[in-house]
Order: sequence, then structure tokens, then C-alpha cells
Amino acid sequence: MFERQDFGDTVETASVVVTIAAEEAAGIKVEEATIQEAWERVRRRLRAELGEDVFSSWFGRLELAGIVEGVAYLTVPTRFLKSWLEAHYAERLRVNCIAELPAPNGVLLSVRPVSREAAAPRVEAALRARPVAAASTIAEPGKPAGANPAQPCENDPVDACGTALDKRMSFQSFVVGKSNQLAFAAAERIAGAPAGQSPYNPLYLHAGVGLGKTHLLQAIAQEARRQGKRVAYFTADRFMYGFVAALKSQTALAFKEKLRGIDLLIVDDVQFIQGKSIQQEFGHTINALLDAGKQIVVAGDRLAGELEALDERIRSRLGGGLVVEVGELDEALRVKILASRMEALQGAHPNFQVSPDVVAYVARVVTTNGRDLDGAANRLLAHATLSGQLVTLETAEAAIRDLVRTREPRRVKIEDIQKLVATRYNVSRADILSERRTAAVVKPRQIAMYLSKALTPRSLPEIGRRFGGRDHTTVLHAVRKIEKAISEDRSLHEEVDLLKRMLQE
Ligand SMILES: Nc1ncnc2c1ncn2[C@@H]1O[C@H](COP(=O)(O)OP(=O)(O)OP(=O)(O)O)[C@@H](O)[C@H]1O
Repeated sequence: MFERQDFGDTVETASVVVTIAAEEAAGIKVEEATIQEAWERVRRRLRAELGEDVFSSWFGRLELAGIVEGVAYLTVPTRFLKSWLEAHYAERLRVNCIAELPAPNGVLLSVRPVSREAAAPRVEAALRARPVAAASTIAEPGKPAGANPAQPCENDPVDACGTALDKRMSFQSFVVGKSNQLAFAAAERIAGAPAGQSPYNPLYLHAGVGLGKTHLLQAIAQEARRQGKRVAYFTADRFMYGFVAALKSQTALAFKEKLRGIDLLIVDDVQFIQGKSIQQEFGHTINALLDAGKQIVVAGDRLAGELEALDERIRSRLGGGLVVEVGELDEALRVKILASRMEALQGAHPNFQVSPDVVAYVARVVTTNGRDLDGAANRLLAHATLSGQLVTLETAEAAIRDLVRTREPRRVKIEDIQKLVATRYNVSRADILSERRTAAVVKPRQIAMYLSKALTPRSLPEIGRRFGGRDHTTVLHAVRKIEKAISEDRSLHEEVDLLKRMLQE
């Protein structure tokens, strides 16, 4: 959604010049005051468009970290806020930023270190149901999660920008099954090997959402640190933020030198590393560390070779080491993970009792991933605590019904597709349904037909009828044409993907 895009619009970039060369911080020329004024104008526009309430709830803590090669790097303090803005305000943010900032290449949103924030705002706190083991900060015994003492990046580029670790994500708490035993074994070997003597370098882990990549990476980081190794663990977001912040504060060289002085670099969610300079920096860092015999561990949501946004050389370097997939959680593994969660919760809430039948039931119906199992465990606890009753099969079913239901894909209507596509391409829905054949109308019409085929169960003749009474061969032609265009044009591919996600959310 916030990927770099070729917007095509001409943007007045005024007199502001922000040139940041990846290699040398000395190349930075930042007219900070002018940029801050432009950023204030973006904020004013958003406030005027959305009203004070919405603005302060969702945009109050949005910050501009910097502008690199025409991409505006914006940050928020939490993943939740990031997802919310991406899902609901992506286009508005992009349009306003492009109108006011020297950022013709678009906007990237990432999560900045939590320690820079005071308390979470009302709305977010109210809406957010935080999974037990998904906190991104270290929960020291006796200390609330969120009391992590990390400092702003400007002061200590690597340590502070490195993502905080969650002590609960250790090797001991990782449940091993068929689908993850190879990944677990490789992770343990790497964490335990003396510096410079790892048998697998780099290690690249890939898996779908919530299957335990982060858990394993954090376990490696904690074990390696325990053995006295110098470890930097970054999410992609944090790497990008750290680098942009270091450039802004002219500490980029220190940032790079520190990075290269470590024994083990771990990068999570590598698919999100974007922006040419940052990718280059990431590539240089990986090459320098590997050449010096240092260990690299990276995780992504797909095979390294399929990370289209990443530079070809980085992909092949990552794919050239040990590549391991973490597979789906089968039912037996889900039961074990859930049982271990229950045990952990019972440690803190001794009255919370759940029978093996309930665990088996939840593990059978919550099939998606570990994060949803965490969510289910939390709901059972909340239910038991609030009602003061034992969790039976019936109460468990009621407690997680909402979770199971929200995981069902949203039904998309053809009318919604037509409306969204019309708005995106600045035509009316009537234009899409009309006989007009100008390019400005034909392209959105074909995209809307393609999306109707991809996202609804409607047949081609039915779709044709809903598009002003067209023949099914017209629809088929449109579907094939867009399929071909998508396979050849990456920015169109991303754009159609974004429309899909917006419709499904
Ligand atoms: N095998 C496992 N044993 C114990 N906990 C697990 C296991 N697999 C997943 N989990 C738990 O499920 C939750 C989600 O896992 P994690 O964050 O590691 O997923 P991920 O693969 O990094 O997902 P994403 O791609 O969304 O970042 C975490 O709380 C994690 O501890």
C-alpha cells in the first residue's frame, strides 16, 4: 500500500532539496526547517479534512522521520496504528504528502521505537486486544511490558534502533513439531556456535504470517547475547527508521560502523525493506558482514528469490545460504502451543483452569496461526476472569466465536469494487458502466472486471450483466488483459494488490 509508486502526477517540490546519498552522510543536505513547515501543512490539511477528533486519534503521533530519494518516511509508535493508517487512510496520506512534501516517490510508513512515546491514546487503547506473547518490548519480571529503556536512535544509532526483544520468545518456549523442526534445529545451532564458526551462513527463514519466524529469531538473539555475542536484531521497520534517523542526525557513518562491528545481524520481515538507498545500505551491510565471516539471519514471508522489491544481488546472497521454510501448524502442534500458553497464563492466574477438551476444541477450530492461538487463549482468560466461571466447551465457543468469525474473508460486492476503482481512477461509477471507450475509462473498467472475477464468486455472464449488460467474452477479455498487464508491470501489480486488500479489509 505504501510501496514506492510511480504516481505520474507533476508535483511542485518548491525550493526544498533533500538529497541523501546512501554511502556518505557528508552528502546530506537537509533544509530541515522548510521540510518541517511542509510537514505542518500536511498535518493541517489532514486535520481540516478529517476533523479534530479523527486527526488526534489517528494522526496525532504520526511523525516525519525524513525524506530519502523522494520517499517520505513516516513513523508511528505501534504496529496497530501502522496497520490502521494503512487500511483506512493510505490514499489520503499519500495524496497530502505528495502535495506538500518533496516526496514525489511516495510514502513509507514504519514503526519507531516505543520508548519515544508516552502513554497510548484513548482510542487505540480501547480498540486494541493485545495478545499475551505478542508484545514487542521486553517484559522483565516485575516490570510492565513497555518499560523498555531504549533511547532515541539519534543518541545511540544501533543499540537504540535495534528492536527490543521479548523474553517470552525463547527456545524454551518454542514448541517443536514436524513443520518447524528443521528451522528450530538450525536456529539452535547458529545461536550456539562460537562466533565465526557457524555452519550455516546466512540462514534465511521463510513462512506465512504468525508461524513462529519472529519467535525463532528472537530466541537466537537472546541465546547468542547470553553467550556474550554482539547481536543486532532489527525488524525491517526498525532498520529503515534507524537508518533514516541516523541520516537525519548526520550519524549515518556511526550507524554503519556500529552495524559492521557486530557478530550477528538478525533482520525480521525483510520483505518490508524498501527505498533504494536503504536497500543499498542493507545490501552493503550484509555483504560486509558475510565477507568478514559474521553471521546473518534473515526472515521473510516468501522465498528470497521472490522478494521482487529487493535488489537481485541481495536476493541471491540470502538465497545462497541455508534456506528453511517454517510450515503451517498442524493440529497436534496447535494443541501443544495452546497448552503451553494456558500453562503460562495459569502461572499468573492460578484460578484459571481449562480442561484438555477445551484446549483440543480451540486448537481444532483456530487453524490459522500462532498469533490467533494467542488471541484465543487471551479471550478464554478474559471470559473466565470477567464471568468468574469455569471455561466449559460452550463458554469457549462463545468466547472465541468472534475471533473465528472475524477470520472469515469479507464478502466483496461488485458494486463496492466499481465504486472503489472509480474513485481511484477519478472517473464515475456511471462511466464504468457506460459505453464510453476512452482509455481513461477502459482501464479502470477492465480492472474492476478483473477484481470482480478475482474477489467474488460471480460467473463471467453475471459480471457482464453487472457492468452495464456486457457480454461474458468482454469480461473474459478484460480479465486476461489485466492478468497479462499485471505480470509485466510491477507497479500495476502493486496497485491492483492494494485495491484487493482495501476491498477485503
Ligand atoms: N512453534 C511455536 N511455539 C510457540 N509459540 C509459537 C510457535 N509458533 C508461533 N508461536 C507464537 O505465535 C505468535 C506469532 O508468532 P511469530 O510472531 O513468531 O510469527 P511470524 O512468523 O513472525 O509472523 P509475521 O510474519 O506476522 O511476523 C507468537 O506469539 C509466537 O510466540
